[in-house]
Amino acid sequence: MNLESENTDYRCGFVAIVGRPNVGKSTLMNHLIGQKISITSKKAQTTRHKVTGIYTDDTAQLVFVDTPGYQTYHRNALNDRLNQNVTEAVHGVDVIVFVIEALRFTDADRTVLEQLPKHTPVVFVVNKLDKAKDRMVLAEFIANAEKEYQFAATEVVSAKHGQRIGQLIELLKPMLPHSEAMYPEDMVTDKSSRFLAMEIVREKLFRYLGEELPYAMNVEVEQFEIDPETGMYSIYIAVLVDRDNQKAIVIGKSGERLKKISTEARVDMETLFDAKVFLKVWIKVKSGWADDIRFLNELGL
Ligand SMILES: Nc1nc2c(ncn2[C@@H]2O[C@H](COP(=O)(O)OP(=O)(O)OP(=O)(O)O)[C@@H](O)[C@H]2O)c(=O)[nH]1
Repeated sequence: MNLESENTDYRCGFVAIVGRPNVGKSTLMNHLIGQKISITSKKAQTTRHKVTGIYTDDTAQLVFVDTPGYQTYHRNALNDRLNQNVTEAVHGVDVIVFVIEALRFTDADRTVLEQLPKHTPVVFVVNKLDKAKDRMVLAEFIANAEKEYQFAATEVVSAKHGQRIGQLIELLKPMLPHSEAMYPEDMVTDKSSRFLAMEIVREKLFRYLGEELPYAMNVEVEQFEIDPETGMYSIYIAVLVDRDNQKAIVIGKSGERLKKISTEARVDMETLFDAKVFLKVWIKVKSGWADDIRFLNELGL
């Protein structure tokens, strides 16, 4: 792969993926960065962006920045803070990928759209293509959505089934500035592994709790160690909830739900880190913490 500086056609830039909860942003991100993923939470020298994933090939490098999910349902201090972080995170990126679900353009989607900076190109990505069997209906849906906002381009994908992801990458490339690659091809740091471990648990919680998901919930890595002899990971993760009854919901009947969440998270981590993982996930009740600004500061949110 040629990432040398004499390759003047090379492009590199920051991309933010935004959208209301559940439209498939994480799934899309996973497919975009694919298996040759090099993840880092190291900040680029010149920006404040937190980087979550990097796609690199021999013509471009797409650096995806972390945008905490837009929360459009529940208002409390945590969500306000998260939204503020999103607004900050998308400022200064080269392209914004705005994701929605096929055939569903809701007020929550519009709320996200309204908060985007006006001068950054926004690519309209219609996900869950597999759910839109009727192509005529889909075309009409897209045409209507395009009337609402000046999108730079539109692409339809199925993140879950990995459909048209390559096309989306090709669409994004010319929107990035001419620049050398900012990151080496295979950068993985300890910090990013911690972050990823947390994200994996978060993803399982979302998946298994569905509608029952407590809106005041956070995930924290309490301990993260790699045994230098055996290469085995020991990871302790706490899930913070607001009330006792929420703790019971997360744990599930005779602990079944928490067991499923932990097991699946461990298997995913073993694949990602390519190592044996000991994972312990437990639930902590911290009453009223979602409204406790000082506590949020402590969490670095
Ligand atoms: N049918 C279908 N389902 C999908 C597709 N992409 C994602 N999903 C599902 O949609 C759900 C939400 O996906 P996520 O990737 O967690 O969504 P998200 O936007 O990151 O959600 P938040 O983290 O809440 O902001 C999951 O159950 C996915 O499996 C798709 O292309 N087709």
